[in-house]
Amino acid sequence: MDLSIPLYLENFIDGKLIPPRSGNYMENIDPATGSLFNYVPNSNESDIETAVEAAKNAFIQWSRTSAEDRFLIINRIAALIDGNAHELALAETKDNGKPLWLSKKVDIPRASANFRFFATGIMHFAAESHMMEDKAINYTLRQPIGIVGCISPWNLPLYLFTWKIAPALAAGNCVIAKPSEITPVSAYLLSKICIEAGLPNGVLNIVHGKGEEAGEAIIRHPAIKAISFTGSTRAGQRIASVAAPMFKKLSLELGGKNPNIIFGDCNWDKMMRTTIQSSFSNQGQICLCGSRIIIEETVYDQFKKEFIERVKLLRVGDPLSEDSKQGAIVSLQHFEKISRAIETAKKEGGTILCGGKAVNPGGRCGKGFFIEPTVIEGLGPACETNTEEIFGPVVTLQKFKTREEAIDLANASNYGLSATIWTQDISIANKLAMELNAGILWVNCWLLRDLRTPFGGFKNSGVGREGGWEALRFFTDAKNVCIEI
Ligand SMILES: NC(=O)C1=CN([C@@H]2O[C@H](COP(=O)(O)OP(=O)(O)OC[C@H]3O[C@@H](n4cnc5c(N)ncnc54)[C@H](O)[C@@H]3O)[C@@H](O)[C@H]2O)C=CC1
Ligand SMILES: O=C(O)/C=C/C=C(\O)C(=O)O
Repeated sequence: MDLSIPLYLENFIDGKLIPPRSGNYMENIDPATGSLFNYVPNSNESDIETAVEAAKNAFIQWSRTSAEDRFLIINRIAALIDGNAHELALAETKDNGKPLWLSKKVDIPRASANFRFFATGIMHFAAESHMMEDKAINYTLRQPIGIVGCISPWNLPLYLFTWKIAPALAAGNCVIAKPSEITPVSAYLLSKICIEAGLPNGVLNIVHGKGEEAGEAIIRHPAIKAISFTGSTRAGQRIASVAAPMFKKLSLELGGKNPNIIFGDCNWDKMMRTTIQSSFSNQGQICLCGSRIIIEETVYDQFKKEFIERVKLLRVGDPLSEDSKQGAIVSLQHFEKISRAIETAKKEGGTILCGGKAVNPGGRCGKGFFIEPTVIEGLGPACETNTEEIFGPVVTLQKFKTREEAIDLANASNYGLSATIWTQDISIANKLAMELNAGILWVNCWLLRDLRTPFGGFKNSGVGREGGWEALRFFTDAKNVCIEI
C-alpha cells in the first residue's frame, strides 16, 4: 500500500483524508537534522465538530457491529501495521529522533500488538452475573460509551496512540483522537492503514493540532463522554479541570520520577545491563524510566565506577545508524528544557559524573538536538533535580544504608508511577513492593510488559488504569439489570 508522506499532512475525518478547515498548518521538524520534515494541520474547534458529527453517525452501526466483526477489522489493522513495519519505523524515527533499531524492535511491533491484543480481548469480555440466592439474578452489561477522546504524547508516538485507540474501538466506541503535534506522522499513516483495513467511515477520526486548541476542543466537547490522556502532569491537571465538572470519565497517565533501588545482593550483571536501559532507553523519554538510582551504601562505589564506564560507551548519533545507542531529543524546546535541568543540578550542588553536554554528531545531524547521557551525584531527595520530571537522558545517584532509608528516599516524590527493585532476597522485594507508593513495580526487571496488567500511577502520576480488562471497563458503561425470581 502507499505509505508515502506528503509535505502537508491531513486530518482523517469520516473515512477521508482532508485538510484543516482553517487551512492553517504548523512546521514539523526532524529533530536529528533540525530541518523541516513536513507541515501538520493546526486544527481547531470546527474540525473537532466535523469529526464529532461523523462519529455520531458511525456509532449507530459500529456499536451494533458484532464483537467478531470488530475483531476481524481491528486484526486487519494489526496485520497492515506488521506488513508495513519498515516504512512506519522509518517515519517514526524521522519524526521523533529515536534510533531506527528501536522503532523497529519496540514501537511498531507494540502498535500492532495493541490492536491484536484488544481485538482478541473483546471476544472474551463477558457480562457478569450475580445471584441473590433464590431472590434475584443480576446481570451487568458493558455497553460502549459513545464518542470518546484519545490524546497521546510524542515519546512513544504510535505505541501510545494505539494503546488508547485499540481498546476504545474494540469496545464499540467511535473515537476522536489527537496525536502529539510534535510527532504526527505515524498517526497520519495509521489513517491510511485504517482506510485499507476497511474500518467504517467515522469510527476513528484523527485530528491533528495543538493541545491548547484542538486538544481542548476535544476535552470541552459535550458529546465526548470519556477522555484517555497520556502526557505531562501539567496538561493532565488542565484537562481534569475542564472535564471533571462535565462529569466525563477520565483516564490520565502522567509523569514519573521513578526510583530504581539496588541492593548489593542483586544479580549484578543483569542489574547493570537493565539499569542502562531503564535510565537511557529512548533518550530517557519514557514515563517509566528510572531517573533516581538509589544504591545500597556497601556497593555504591562499585556501582558508580562500573555504571559510568558503561554509560560512556553509549554512542549518541544519527538515529538511522545501527551503531547509535542514543538518538536525538524530540525537539529543540525539549532539548533546552533538559539542558536547563542539567544547569539546575549543577547550581544545586550536584556533581556531573559523566555527560552533561550537547553532542554534535556532525554530517547530516550537525544541526540536530543531541545530549550526552548524564549521571549526577551529590544531591538530596528534596532538590528540584530529584523531584521534577526531566524526561531526558539524566539520572541521579543516591545511597542508602537501611531498607527503611531506601523506602523513604524512593517515596520522597509527588509522583508514583513505577519503581524498580534489585535484590535476590524475595522477602525484601515483597516488603518493598508493599511499602513503595507506585502503581507499577518491577522486581529484577524493567519494562517487561504483560498487556493484561493494570497500568497507571499513584499521586501526581495520574488517575485510573489502562491495559487488559481495566481498559475495556474504562471504555464501557456498566448497566446492571436485576430480575426478581
Ligand atoms: N508520558 C509522559 O509521561 C510524558 C510526559 N511528558 C512531560 O511533559 C513535558 C512537556 O511535554 P509536552 O509535549 O508539552 O507534553 P504535553 O503533556 O503538553 O502533551 C501531550 C499531549 O497532550 C496534548 N495537550 C497538551 N495540553 C493539552 C490540553 N490542555 N488539552 C488537551 N490536550 C492537550 C498535546 O497536544 C499532546 O498531544 C515533557 O518535558 C515531559 O516532562 C511529555 C510527554 C509524555
Ligand atoms: O504501556 C507501556 O508499555 C508503556 C507506556 C509508557 C508511557 O505511558 C509513557 O512513556 O508515557
